[in-house]
Amino acid sequence: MRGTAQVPASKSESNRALIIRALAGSGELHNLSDANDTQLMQRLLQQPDAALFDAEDAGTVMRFLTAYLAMTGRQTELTGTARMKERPIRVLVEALQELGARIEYREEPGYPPLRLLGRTPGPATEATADFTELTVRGDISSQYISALLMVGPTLPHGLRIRLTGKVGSRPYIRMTLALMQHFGAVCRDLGEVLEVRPQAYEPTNYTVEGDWSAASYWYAVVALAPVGSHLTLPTLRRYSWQGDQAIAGIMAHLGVHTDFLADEQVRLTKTAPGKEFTQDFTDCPDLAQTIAVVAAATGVAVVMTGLESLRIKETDRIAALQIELAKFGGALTEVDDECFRVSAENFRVNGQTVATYHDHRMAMAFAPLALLGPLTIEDPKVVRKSYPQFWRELEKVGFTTDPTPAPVF
Ligand SMILES: O=C(O)C1=C[C@@H](OP(=O)(O)O)[C@@H](O)[C@H](O)C1
Ligand SMILES: C=C(OP(=O)(O)O)C(=O)O
Repeated sequence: MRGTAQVPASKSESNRALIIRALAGSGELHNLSDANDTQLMQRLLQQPDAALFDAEDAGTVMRFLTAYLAMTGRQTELTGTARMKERPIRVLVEALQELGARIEYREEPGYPPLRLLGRTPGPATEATADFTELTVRGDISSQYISALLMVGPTLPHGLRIRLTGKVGSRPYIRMTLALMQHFGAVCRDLGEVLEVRPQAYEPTNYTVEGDWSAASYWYAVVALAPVGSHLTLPTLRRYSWQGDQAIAGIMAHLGVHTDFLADEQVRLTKTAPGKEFTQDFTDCPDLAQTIAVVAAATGVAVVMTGLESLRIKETDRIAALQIELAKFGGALTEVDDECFRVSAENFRVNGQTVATYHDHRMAMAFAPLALLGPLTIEDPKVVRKSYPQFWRELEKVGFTTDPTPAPVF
């Protein structure tokens, strides 16, 4: 295997930059993602007076827009897919209510859809001499915290957030602060306390980096390719704001060496894998599916921790992995509440059909197995959420895809 694969621009960076630019008033954004989550965010921000915002299946759109629309005093409704209506939002709603937003649940308390009824003037919560303070739990989704931080500079006293519980996805919080600072916000990350000064954003330009979560599928491809194989991935930076750059370190255990070349290029080279390792995914939950599949396929015994948030993403990703890995002879076994073990017995790829559960990452995590044998991925269009060109890029490096129903082998 040799070649170059284009990764999309980071949807996490894109969606933050879009919200911050909307608050800043202007600024040029380059290399925005073609992911549906980003295209959707862009469209919705262009219709600020809509009576209904449909965030579809995009967590960042649902959470970031809720904070943005609530704090800019809109009277509107926010909804999403059936799955979005099962993804919790109470922590964010209660924090926004403390800041003076009037928000009601339209169906199930604690879940979308939401009705926004405007905002009482001035925050309802006590402002200290310096900051308006909120205490927010960090163990359900970091997106609530990012959503609150981004509106922080617009509040008369700024915002101080005290985080409680085990904070997951922390690099996404750091990415939010980094982008805010890029747009002139003054913020401090004190670990369990985050502070944002009341100071208007400055219109600024920003070029979005490639998406490291999407890059993980190319790492998987190289991990399953013969020793000596190479792939080059443009638009990825050595000094990234994305926590999923951790894929470079994790994949070293699975036989992929990373070289950071000049001009924002990364070159992946297949080497020999290790035998076993333990990996905590608290900071990088979106990499878990990629690693579970490659570990099972290569027979590397991986112990995975920090998977709590996987149950409330596009699907219950733990259940989905368990069902789909079993079709190949792989297993993801719960050792205890916090710890899962990947194993495999006679792992074989011979024409199985992988269900995708409305989850783009299920499709992309299993697709690289085609290096070991033919397989069918159900509902391939699901990748549009984050990586619409995924199948085309796979074909470019030599995979064959066929949109007809599964042949019998
Ligand atoms: O802020 C973001 O851009 C994201 C944060 C993470 O979610 P959680 O904070 O819910 O873990 C991640 O899984 C998601 O894909 C994108
Ligand atoms: C969890 C994800 O996205 P979101 O929470 O933004 O829907 C993801 O892209 O894997």
